[in-house]
Amino acid sequence: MPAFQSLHISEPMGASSSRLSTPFLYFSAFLASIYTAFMSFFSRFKPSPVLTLNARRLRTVKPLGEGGFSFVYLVKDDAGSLFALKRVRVQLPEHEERLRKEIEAHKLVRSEHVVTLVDSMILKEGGSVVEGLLLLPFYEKGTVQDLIDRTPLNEFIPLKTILNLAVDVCAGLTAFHTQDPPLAFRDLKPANILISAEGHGVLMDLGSVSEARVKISSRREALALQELCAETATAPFRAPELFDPPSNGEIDERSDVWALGCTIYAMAYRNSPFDGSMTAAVSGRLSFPGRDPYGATFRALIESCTVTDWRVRPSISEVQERCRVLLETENGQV
Ligand SMILES: Nc1ncnc2c1ncn2[C@@H]1O[C@H](COP(=O)(O)OP(=O)(O)OP(=O)(O)O)[C@@H](O)[C@H]1O
Repeated sequence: MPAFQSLHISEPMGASSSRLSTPFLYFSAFLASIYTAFMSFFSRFKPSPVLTLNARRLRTVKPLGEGGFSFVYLVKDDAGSLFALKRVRVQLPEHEERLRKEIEAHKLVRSEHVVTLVDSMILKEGGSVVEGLLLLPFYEKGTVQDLIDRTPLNEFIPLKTILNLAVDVCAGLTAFHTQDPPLAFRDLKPANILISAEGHGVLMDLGSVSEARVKISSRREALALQELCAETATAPFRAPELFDPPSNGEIDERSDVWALGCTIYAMAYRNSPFDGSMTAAVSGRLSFPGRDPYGATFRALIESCTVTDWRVRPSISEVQERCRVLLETENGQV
């Protein structure tokens, strides 16, 4: 029986209450209690209107987005400059580790194709970290995922736009891959590429960045890596070696090249070519839509990035070169 029918509504005390208004009063009280519960739950995540980050006073303008680990708000400082403020919730030790890694990665890597960390702060309560605040430049044009979502279903993003963004992403990834020891971005996808006012691609969300070259010498180590990647690398863009790491071998930064191939595919055909299952990634089977304005060389570029054996996958500089050559052909320079 539905809960509503099981409610026995008795006449409230007080002679003045009329029969007609009683159900209405109970219903109002019911709505009010739902509203209170709802508000108290969400107020935990609601930003205070004015927040101080080190020496800056920041006023929240509006929410910008939400990820699995954070809420991002548009904020304004006293001088009227706009920023994106990422508020990272810390509830578990692994959240704190991810937050610290994200801040550390920002400090290590400098590139015009990687978002700059303007400022950061770690908030503690009773000695424990409860939240991280990351202040970032605000990108009004949003992300490549927003660009895909804004493109009407019967239209395609122009090849030049895709290739220019791919060249920028390669430059951003190179900044990680050329660190000593090399770093891997590990969560490349259209939602993690911001678009600058000039239309350039800029990598953001450095929370999954890790040492790229991992030697694995047992099944236990392979499973530990698999588990880590299940939490940090978005499944449809996750390389097969991160889904099913070898029990004896070494993986490297070319897991980002796989994700780049999937990202280029998604810019062209809206979604990753893989559905996020291990079976699909490990098979590496790509299919292209019948209606395809981009041509065979473009499809071959994606195919080269999504070779399942990472040891024969091209490096990021090779992919960047291929994108440049395609772009020159497209611009009629060859
Ligand atoms: N600097 C920025 N300028 C404009 N919008 C931003 C900026 N940074 C983040 N956003 C918006 O906020 C969203 C969430 O940000 P972000 O990906 O960093 O969060 P996350 O919790 O790490 O996400 P995920 O679960 O994908 O790892 C983005 O998809 C984007 O829409």
